[in-house]
Order: sequence, then C-alpha cells, then structure tokens
Amino acid sequence: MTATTNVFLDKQEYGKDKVRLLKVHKDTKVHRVDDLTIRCLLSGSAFTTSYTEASNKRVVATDSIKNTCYVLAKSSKVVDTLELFAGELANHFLNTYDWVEGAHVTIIRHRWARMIIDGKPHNHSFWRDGEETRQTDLFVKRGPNGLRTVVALKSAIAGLLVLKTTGSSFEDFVRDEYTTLAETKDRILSTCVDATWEFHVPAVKTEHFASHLAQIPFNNIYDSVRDVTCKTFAEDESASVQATLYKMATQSIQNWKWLDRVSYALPNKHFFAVDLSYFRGTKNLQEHADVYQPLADPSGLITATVARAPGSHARL
Ligand SMILES: O=c1[nH]c(=O)c2[nH]c(=O)[nH]c2[nH]1
Repeated sequence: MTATTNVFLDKQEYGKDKVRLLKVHKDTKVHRVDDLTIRCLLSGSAFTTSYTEASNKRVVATDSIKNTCYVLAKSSKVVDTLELFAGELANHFLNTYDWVEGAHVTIIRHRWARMIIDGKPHNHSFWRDGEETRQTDLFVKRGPNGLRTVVALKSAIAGLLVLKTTGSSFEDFVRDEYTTLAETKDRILSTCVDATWEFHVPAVKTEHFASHLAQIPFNNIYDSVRDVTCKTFAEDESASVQATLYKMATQSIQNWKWLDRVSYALPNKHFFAVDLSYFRGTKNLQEHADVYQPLADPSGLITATVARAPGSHARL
C-alpha cells in the first residue's frame, strides 16, 4: 500500500522570458537605441488552481504578457531607464489584473555604442563594443490599502571584462605543504565584473509609485558604479582581489543614499608568466615577465556584499 503524502503548492511564478525588443528613440536625428531582453513573471494565490486543478480561468497568457512588453515600449517615455520601465511593466500588471499579487520584471540591456565615422559620432549607426550588459530586477507586490511594496529592486553590471598589466600584488598568504604559488609584487590582474546594487524603496501608494521611483537617479547611479569600478580597478595598488573589491563596493554605498547593499562577484582570471629559462636561459619570471599565458580555467572567484550599517540609513 502506498502512503499518501500531503503536499501543497509552496511557490509559483509564471510569465514570459527572453522577450527581445529594440526601441529606437527618434526624437532627434541623432537616434538612440535600447536593445532589451525582458522577463515578466506574475504570481498570486489566484494562480494556484492553474497548477493544482488545471484551471486557466485566471491565467493571463504568457503570449499576452509578451505583447504587453511591446505595447508599453511603444508608449513609454522611460525605456532608457531600465528600472523605471520595469516599474511601468510591473505596475501595469498589478493595475490591470486585480488578482495579480506580485509582478517580477527583469530587464537586460545589450550594448550598442555609436560608431565614429571620419572622427565624428554617427547619427544612426552603432557597433557592439563588448558583451557587458546592464540589468535590473524588480519585484513589486500589491500591499495592503492600495500600497505598492517593492520587495526587491536591484540593478547590475554583468560581464565587464577588464585587465591591468601592473599595480597588483599577492603576497603574505598561507604557505603550507599544499602551496606552489609564488608570492608576487607585480602581476597581471584581470576579471569579468559582476556588480549588483540594491535599492531601498519604501512602500508607496499605487498612484505615487511611478513618481516615487522617478526620484531615484538610476542612470546616474549606473554610470557612477561603472566609473567607480573602472577607476578603482585601474588606480588601486591592489593587494588582492578581495581588498580591491571592498574599496569598490564601499565607495558606491557612500556615494548614493538610495543604496543599501553593493555586491561584486569577481573571477580572478589568471595570467601566468611563462618560464622561458629552458631557452638559452631567457629570463621571463617576476620582474622580467612580459610574456604570459592566459589560463581559461580554473579561475579564482572572489565575492562579497558590502551593506550600509544598520541605523545609518539615509531615507528618501
Ligand atoms: O587576489 C587574490 N586573492 C586570492 O585569494 C588568491 N588566491 C590565489 O591563488 N591568487 C589570489 N589572488
């Protein structure tokens, strides 16, 4: 005899993923583009029966969710600010379907840099200058008494590949019977930056949701976190990836009162100086190194989150 195990639907979210969309801003003859990949997921207890009883009565088709992305991209004035466009989409689903309790929108923006032709920026031609993306992830819930509660709003830079040829050391680490790595005062430092910054957004009345979000200078914060990341990477006399990461994260929290937490995931992409001593005693190690072998795998992986200390929150 098989015992019956009681189960319940613990979590659910559904929607459309990988909605691809290119918005061209043609307000002047200098066109701008936003090339986006969008995920919109809806949740709420009304959807339970779609899983447990095969009832589609309350299911907004994922195809309609996809169409909504295009319809709102047409009318929106804020597609170029990912966080605000994510807010418009989330708010739309919460306003339109009163049984939707949560809207979770993730947007990835792909790079298109303006072409320089004959030394001048071209009006309407672009090139892909790397695989780096800007991203945002917004989860909004219907709160009590007509409130919109932002459960989480975080933005990110992913895949920013950087390399410096000096200004990085790694010394004084544990030496034991497992250690083969030599200490170095001067090494190549290269990483592929994933940086995430989390916003503090208090619950607001539904009708104030958009204007409230619009107070936050999202694009300036993105530019600034990217600048801080690059400047710190370039200028820090790095004692380790850990120490450089901490400096990056700390500055952005201190620069922007809206940020609660800043996280980095930094792979240490190793470049080892090639030992050429077998070839006529050629010196290429330590201070003589200028020929390196990039190591695809393995890499180190250094991660950390720096948070604003409790009680030191500057509130909106
Ligand atoms: O910056 C570094 N941090 C480490 O923890 C580490 N470990 C290692 O082998 N090389 C490095 N580099």
